[in-house]
Parts: sequence; C-alpha cells; structure tokens
Amino acid sequence: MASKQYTYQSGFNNHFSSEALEGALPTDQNSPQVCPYGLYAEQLSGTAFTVGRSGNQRTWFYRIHPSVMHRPFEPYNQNKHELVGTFDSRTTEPTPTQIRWLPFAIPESKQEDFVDGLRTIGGAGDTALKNGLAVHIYTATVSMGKRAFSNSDGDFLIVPQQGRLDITTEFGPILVAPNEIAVIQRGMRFSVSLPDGPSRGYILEVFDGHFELPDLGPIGANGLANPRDFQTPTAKYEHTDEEWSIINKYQGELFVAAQNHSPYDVVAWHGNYAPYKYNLAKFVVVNSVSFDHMDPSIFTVLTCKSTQPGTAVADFVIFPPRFEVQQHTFRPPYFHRNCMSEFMGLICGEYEAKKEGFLPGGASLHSMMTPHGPDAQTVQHATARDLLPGRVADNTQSFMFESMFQLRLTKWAIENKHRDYDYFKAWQSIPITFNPRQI
Ligand SMILES: O=C(O)Cc1cc(O)ccc1O
Ligand SMILES: [Fe+2]
Repeated sequence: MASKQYTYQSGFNNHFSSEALEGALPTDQNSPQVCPYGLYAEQLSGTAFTVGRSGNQRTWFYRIHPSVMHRPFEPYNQNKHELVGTFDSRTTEPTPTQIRWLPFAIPESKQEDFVDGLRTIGGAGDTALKNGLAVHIYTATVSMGKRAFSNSDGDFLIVPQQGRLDITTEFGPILVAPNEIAVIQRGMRFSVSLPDGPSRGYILEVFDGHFELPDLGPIGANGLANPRDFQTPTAKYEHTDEEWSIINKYQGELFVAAQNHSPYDVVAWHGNYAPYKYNLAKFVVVNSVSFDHMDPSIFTVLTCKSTQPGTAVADFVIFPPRFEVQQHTFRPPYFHRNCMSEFMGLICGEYEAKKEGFLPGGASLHSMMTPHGPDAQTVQHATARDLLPGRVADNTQSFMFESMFQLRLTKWAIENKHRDYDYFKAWQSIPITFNPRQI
C-alpha cells in the first residue's frame, strides 16, 4: 500500500478533471447516451441544484457500476452509542467547566478500523436539520479492507495525530500524515488503510455548508493557507467482483449494505466537489511585529461560515511554529472568556499556553464564556522573561475547532478514563501581584 503512487491536482475549489484511462471523460457533455468505454455517468451533488453559481458544487463520475448497485442498507449496530448526530438531553450533557483529556488510548489489543474506532466527543444541533457540528476522535489499529465509509451527515475535516492515513476515495487515493489534514465531504465514499499501524486523530464534522478559505481583508491576496497548496487526488479505479460493505452514517447512526463490486470503480471524473488534503507546514503565518497579542483568527486555515457574517459554524485554527517579536507584551494567549466554543487538540510538541498536561493526542474544551488562559507556569515565565525576538512553537502543532455553537458532550467524553479531573489546578497558583502602592 505505502508504495502506491499519489498524484494530486493543485488548488482550492477548482473545477478539476481527471481520467485514469485516456478518453474516459466525455468531452462535450455530461450525460452522453453511451459514455466512453461503456461507463455510467453519475452526479454527486454537494449543494442543492439551485445554489448560486459561486457556491454551487457537484461532480460527475464516470464509473463501471452506478453506485446504486448494492443490496439494501441495514442497521450496523457495533459502536452505536458512541456516535451521535442529534445533540439533545437524551444523548449528551452540557457542562461549562474547563475540560481536559489526556491522550485517548489506542486499543492496540483490539482490531478496530477507522469506522469502528470513531467516537463522538460532543457537538451541537442535529444532522437531520442540517444545523450544527460534531467533534469526533478516531483510533484505529487495522485497515478497512473491503469496507467503505460514506457520511450523509456532514463534511469531515480529519486531523491525523499519530500514523498516516492512506485514504482510497472515489476520486483517487490520498495519503495524509500528521501535520496534514484531509477534508472528505458528505456523500463521498472512502476507505482508510494504516501504513504505520495504530493511528489516532481528531475529526471536525459540519452538518451544513462546506469549508472555505477565510477572507484575507487588508492582508491582501496572499498569505495564511494559499489555494495552490491544497491537493485533490487523481482518478484511479479497480474493477473487481469482490464483496464489499458500504457503511453509511446517516442521522448519526450507522447502516451497512453489501455489494459485489468495488466502490472505487470511477475511471474518470470532473467537477468542483472533491476531497483534498493540505500540509499545515505550508501555512503562511501573519502576526503582530510590534506589540500586543493578536486574536487567533489570524491562524485560521479553513472556515465553515454561518449565515451571520464573521461568525463561523466552525473555524479550523492552528498554532504554527513562528517567530515572536512583540515588545512590552504578555506574549502567550491572554486570559479570556469567549462567546465561541473552543475545542483544542495537540498534534505534536507543547502548546504555548500550557507547560504541563496538554499532551499530543489529548484535548481540551473551553466552552462558551468559560474563563481560561495560560497556566500558572506559563504566566510566571511570560511576565519575567526577556522579550528578545525568538521562536515560538518550534516542532509543535496544536489546533482549535472554534464554533459559534454551545457544545454538548457525550457520556463517552464526560466519563472517559482519560479525563483529567485536575485540570482546574493549572490556574490555581497564578501569582497575585496586585500592589496599590505601585505606580
Ligand atoms: O484558549 C486558547 O488557548 C486559544 C487561544 C489562543 C490565543 O492566542 C488567543 C485566544 C485563544 O482562545
Ligand atoms: Fe481560548
């Protein structure tokens, strides 16, 4: 698997075309009476037919079998209570307290693939009403083999933390490593293999809309995540009569259907609804070069907009390696209470606001308006240090899923054995230095 060739098309939101056999893409129309090579045309819509031209997304597949050639979907019960698509009092609980989880264990003695290893941490809203989001953790020890996953509920933004993911998609293969992300939108079939063995990562799922690049405003035409650094796969197909299972997440529940051919039989495709990957090391960092701490929105890689301008359903924000040069400034993240929810994870290294306890593969949640900020050790260092220009976050990468929604947590997350009940202690020994006699 790992020796497989991966070729990508570059750009964000482009109209791509790819054919694994020369001449497989019809040249003059989408639906010829008979397609080249006897293929079948099938459209995958990522937006309603009538969405305006600038936001309309769809792809045309030219495939050996129409994907409808499968047996009926039946409930797939395994793992049922650990995936959630409706966040209400029946499924989840709210808590405003600061929460931290130590690294989520990968059950190495258990054979679990990417689908069986999905667990919902929390979320908001409801997939049926196409409003809200979910945050999941995946841990996996085995490849999916002849099982394909397809999510009718939302788009997945996948953040691998340990182990590369070799993702076969209907559009072609994608290899995604820690410090890269992959976005696989709703309805796209994919299978995950694990070239490095046991793997773990985070997933942000949005129930409506799609991820976009943030506007750059006065920054200008370049910077942050540049469109050309996004990579979409190229067509690759297999023609087999083997038994496959299609596992479909629909309204937060899993269903399975059998079919006797590979779902990866797309010989050619064209369109602007396609999965992609992005290497976080390519992010062009912008920050204050004089003084003060900028808001982390300067580190937004992708955003899923709501209908309220500037207020996102979810932003994917990173804290990348960079220079820090601000003078007479408290340089770490400030103390704050935010009208947005902040879920954070760590891919590698150490996060600049926490000296201890926030570890790669772990996570934290600072809910809407819940106070948080740097821990006591970070405060002590930041207030005493020399402010020479320096490096921050070298060899590290942390990220935040920031959302306008209030998240509710699953029982799995709240009662998780890796929950760090001592998290509140991080702030208890912050030195109180108030002196009314000091000018
Ligand atoms: O809470 C956090 O650690 C994330 C964060 C970082 C920062 O630099 C400013 C605000 C913010 O929420
Ligand atoms: Fe914060």
